[in-house]
Amino acid sequence: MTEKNKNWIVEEERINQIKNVILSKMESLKGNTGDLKGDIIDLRNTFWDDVKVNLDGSDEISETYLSIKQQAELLSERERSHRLFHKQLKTLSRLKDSPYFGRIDFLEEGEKVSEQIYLGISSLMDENDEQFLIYDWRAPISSLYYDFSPGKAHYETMDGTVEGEMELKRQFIVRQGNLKAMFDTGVTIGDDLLKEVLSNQSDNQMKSIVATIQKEQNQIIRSEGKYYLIVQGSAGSGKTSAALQRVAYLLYRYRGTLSSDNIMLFSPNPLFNSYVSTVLPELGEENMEQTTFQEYLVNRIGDKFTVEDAFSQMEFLLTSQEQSREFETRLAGIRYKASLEFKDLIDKYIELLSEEGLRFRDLRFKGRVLVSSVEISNYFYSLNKNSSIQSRMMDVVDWLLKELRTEEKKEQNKDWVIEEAELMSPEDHLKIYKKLQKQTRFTEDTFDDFEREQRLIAKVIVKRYFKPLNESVKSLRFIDLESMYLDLFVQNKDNDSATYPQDWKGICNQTINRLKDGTLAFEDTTPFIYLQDQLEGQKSNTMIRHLFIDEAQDYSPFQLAFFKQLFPKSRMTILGDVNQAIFAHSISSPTLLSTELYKDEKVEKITLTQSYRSTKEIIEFTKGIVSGGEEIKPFNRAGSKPTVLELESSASMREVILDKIKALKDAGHETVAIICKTATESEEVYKELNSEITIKLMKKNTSTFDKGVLILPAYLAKGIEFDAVLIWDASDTNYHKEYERNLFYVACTRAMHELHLYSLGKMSRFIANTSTTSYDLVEVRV
Ligand SMILES: Nc1ncnc2c1ncn2[C@@H]1O[C@H](COP(=O)(O)OP(=O)(O)OP(=O)(O)O)[C@@H](O)[C@H]1O
Repeated sequence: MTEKNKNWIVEEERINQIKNVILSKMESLKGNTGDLKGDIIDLRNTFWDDVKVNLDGSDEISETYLSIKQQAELLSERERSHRLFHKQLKTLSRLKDSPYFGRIDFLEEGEKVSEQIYLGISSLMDENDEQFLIYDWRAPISSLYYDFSPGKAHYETMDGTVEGEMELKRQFIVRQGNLKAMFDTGVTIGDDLLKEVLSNQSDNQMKSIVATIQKEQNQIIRSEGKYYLIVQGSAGSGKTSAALQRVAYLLYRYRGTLSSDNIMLFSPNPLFNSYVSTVLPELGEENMEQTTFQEYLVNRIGDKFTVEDAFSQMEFLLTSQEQSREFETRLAGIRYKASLEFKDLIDKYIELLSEEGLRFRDLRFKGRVLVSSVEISNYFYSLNKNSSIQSRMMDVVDWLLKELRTEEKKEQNKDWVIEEAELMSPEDHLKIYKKLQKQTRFTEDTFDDFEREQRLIAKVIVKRYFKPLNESVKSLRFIDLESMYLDLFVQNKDNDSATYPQDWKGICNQTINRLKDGTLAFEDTTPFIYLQDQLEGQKSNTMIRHLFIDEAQDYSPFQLAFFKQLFPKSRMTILGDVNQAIFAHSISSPTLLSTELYKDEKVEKITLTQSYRSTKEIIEFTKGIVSGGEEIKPFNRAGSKPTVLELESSASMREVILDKIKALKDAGHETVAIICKTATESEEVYKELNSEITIKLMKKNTSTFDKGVLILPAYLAKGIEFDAVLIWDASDTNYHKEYERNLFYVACTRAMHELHLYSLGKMSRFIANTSTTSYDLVEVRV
């Protein structure tokens, strides 16, 4: 028997032993959970039987309270244990299928015998709870596996560095509890294994990379100490994958003090949210809070405006007539409003507002002004000018609530209240009667004074009517933010100081027109909320301790300042790729990835240049599209060269694409995406192809996708990948403006195995720097 076969048998034997340990642990847990469930049901059913309720005197009341509290604590303790057992069962059942993926033999300095360390998604102890049979991949010792090849190695622990010699590094593929493959590895984590993983078909859900995390990705996952971790990584370099592994790592490292509720991820679109949502559960962790920045903005702005989203802004820019005055002004406005100069302008405006110019709304009731905007303004500016706007605003709230109480009293004698009381339903009447009884401690016998009853009813009726008014005061809706944001442009538009951008007046006029129309453009959303927070008091979220921002190249310096203010207690992991900056404000401008924005703060920057998603051929082709692309290193996985087809009519483009889709499906590719430039183009192409094949059109609010043929605009494909990508009309007419270059790059880099570009006429200039040997050019003249 060869050495290889012997090793195989030994490992297979061990897997079987581990499976038996897992099964026996599962059995005993199942018994415990069953007993606990019974206990919980019994406790719930007999909760009140075991509580002694006696409300005769204060001692009896406190005894009753104690008895209820004890009973509730007992129940909640049982429920907690039940949840824990349930979680352990789930983890064990996952381990049963695939107990571990790696093994290292490590001889610690000073020791005589090396330790065999098996790594899995969770740790497992032997039956006596003495020895680790499996180590959690996040344990300190496990980092040896990701950071070193056999030879000298070390890892960090709380007590310092542990040095030693790695004698063996082995990888396993175990499926349904059976050993399928085993590799002893050298320099990197199993090229063979990685190659196998990467050559699989794409999925509509992202997968965990736990078994094949690369050294530089491990650095991202385990980075500690710095407040901001910035990751610049080329397309497909595993930024999102590493970020999700990092969430799981942090939850493990800080278990007990950090939970998934303390972590938040800002992602680029709803589709991406669902795409990545299975990774953490696969690792046995709960998902963190996940949202898009757009969702956050819309929630904050509420019904104050019709809010334009980032994608509509993009669609406007991509479909507008270039060089039109409107276009140029809008573009200049977008860029300026993303900058810290604009934030400074708002800050100066706020200083001014401290002295004069705040705008308020009348407080009205049934069409009558109770407190006018002028009265509110006078009251505000009568307060001590040394107090901040926010604290004076709080005083205004107190004053207004007092005014409302006075008005409320006056209102009780009005005719409408008497009419309302007469129309009151018997149920309502009874409710009020009971409430009054409770409030006044009257008994039925003494409550015989009709007039007093009427007065009390009137009080309740008016109170009900005033409730929304009181609430609107408490939530500061008397501040007229919309007018103040408008004023910012009205007051400054004729100012021609050098600090303003070119065509400032045009920018102001465009903004004023939109605001008067009730629309808030995307570029105005963050500044508007910033202004709101400065005047009303910041709505900071101190719950969030770690914020992840993916596609960080899409966020502006203004937005960074906003995030810092919004999440004051949060560390941030900021991931993106400068070459994928597709929004007008982020192209050739500083973004969240620019370290110079962080000044004296603690920042760590990691750059990833190895790309894993696409075949070597696709990377060789796409790296020529962007500047600095020569730095991008392909992973050594071979495939066919991308093809570039120049066609003469859209009818022939349609025909060749249909043929290609058929060929791709026959070759076993399950997800084929036709990527267009805009949503408008996607819809047109969808109409053309829909009668011929089953195809799904993806829109900005699409939140899931199934395998099959999909059609979507490039900006919605961000962060996602497909087996094969077909670029619809990659012609120079369609893609030639410099700010479309990155969009073109995003579209092409979504392909894992095959990439085909179709162009009506001459191909886009963006492939001019791509080596002509990296693709096959075909001219189709039909
Ligand atoms: N260490 C790894 N092991 C296995 N697969 C990996 C690894 N790193 C990345 N991948 C795979 O490469 C692909 C791209 O990864 P991911 O989406 O995380 O990259 P990204 O840098 O966020 O890409 P983009 O910026 O283009 O959206 C995914 O299929 C991912 O599973």
